[in-house]
Amino acid sequence: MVITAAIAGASGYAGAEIARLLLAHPEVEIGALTASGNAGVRMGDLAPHLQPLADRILQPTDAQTLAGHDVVFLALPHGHSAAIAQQLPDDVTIIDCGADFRLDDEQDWTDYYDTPFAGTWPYGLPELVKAGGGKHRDDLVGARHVSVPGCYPTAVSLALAPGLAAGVIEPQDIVVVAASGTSGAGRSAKPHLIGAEVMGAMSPYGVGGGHRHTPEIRRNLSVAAGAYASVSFTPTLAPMPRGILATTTARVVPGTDAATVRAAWESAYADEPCVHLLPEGQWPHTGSVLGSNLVHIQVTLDERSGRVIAIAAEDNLTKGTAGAAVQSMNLALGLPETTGLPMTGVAP
Ligand SMILES: NC(=O)C1=CN([C@@H]2O[C@H](COP(=O)(O)OP(=O)(O)OC[C@H]3O[C@@H](n4cnc5c(N)ncnc54)[C@H](OP(=O)(O)O)[C@@H]3O)[C@@H](O)[C@H]2O)C=CC1
Ligand SMILES: CC(=O)N[C@@H](CCC(=O)OP(=O)(O)O)C(=O)O
Repeated sequence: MVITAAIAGASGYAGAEIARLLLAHPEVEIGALTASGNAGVRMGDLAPHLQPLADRILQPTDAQTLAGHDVVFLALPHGHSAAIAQQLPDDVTIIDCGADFRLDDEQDWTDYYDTPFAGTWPYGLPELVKAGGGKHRDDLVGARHVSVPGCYPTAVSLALAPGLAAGVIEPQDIVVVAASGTSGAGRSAKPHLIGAEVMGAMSPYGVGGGHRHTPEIRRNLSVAAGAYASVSFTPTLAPMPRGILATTTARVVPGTDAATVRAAWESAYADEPCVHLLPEGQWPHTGSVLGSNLVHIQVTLDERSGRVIAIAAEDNLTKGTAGAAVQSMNLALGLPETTGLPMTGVAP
């Protein structure tokens, strides 16, 4: 059976990355590719690396163009997904890369976003553990609608959740500093992303709890801990096109030794094809996961400070967005989870 998939926002970074992955997917045929201001433009003029799609013309983003496909990927700016989703037929599988359906607490949504709260869809991070057993994968099998995580929450949540679920780290006083490549901000030019401002320099932003991924991270870690998790999150911008390196630290539960800490992460990820706990002593590196649907993680106990340090690396456009979207589609449709996904990186 051939699955037809449309991509709304195919002119953007996330949409084009979904197209790259679907070109290698053995069960999917790419249907409509849509844009906003770029409607009418040749795909090849915007994404020359996607040669098989070069002569496709981007169509307007409306329900009429998107209907008639088995799957619709939405890679639109925040706040635009709900209006489109409610116009699509009930039997269409919708995978939303925006934030619109990620949060379940309406107050969190209104504190960080300026559009009305639209609701909550199953969260497209299959490997994320929950307190008391189970993973988010359980909610994705057969789902009609999926909400793909933000790129930082993927790395941060996967780095910390095993220790919270196993009760080896405290849910209070978690500190996260993460660096992202500039593609995380999307394709449209932004003053802080102009070449001369970003080349050869790093800078923090959204400092002081203001970044909109803070409530998403806090929710994920609270679900893993089974208790309210308090998180200080500071994102930074790094002079590279792709990649996230998230450095997270949390207080170790008194009396827990290094072997017990490591065992928590080993048991959470032993059978996960897309999350690799690296051998002891080896640290994650964004270069090793570029273009892949992998997250590399390492964890250690700093006995002098009484803190566990867990570090994760991912490609923000692949496992951080488009790869998670395709992985979620596979689960939703009952396909093997990693079908069509790149499981090796591009290095150096
Ligand atoms: N970049 C990343 O690492 C990640 C992105 N995401 C999410 O994916 C979504 C897309 O992000 P990204 O690709 O980076 O952003 P881009 O800015 O690169 O692309 C945005 C896309 O949305 C289209 N668009 C813009 N305005 C409208 C509108 N008013 N109505 C309909 N379509 C519109 C654009 O079309 P046109 O080109 O014609 O303007 C383009 O196709 C966002 O919700 C983002 O948060 C999620 C995780 C990570
Ligand atoms: C470098 C950079 O600017 N990154 C983006 C995050 C991109 C992403 O994953 O987030 P959403 O899907 O929630 O937009 C930012 O900090 O806003």
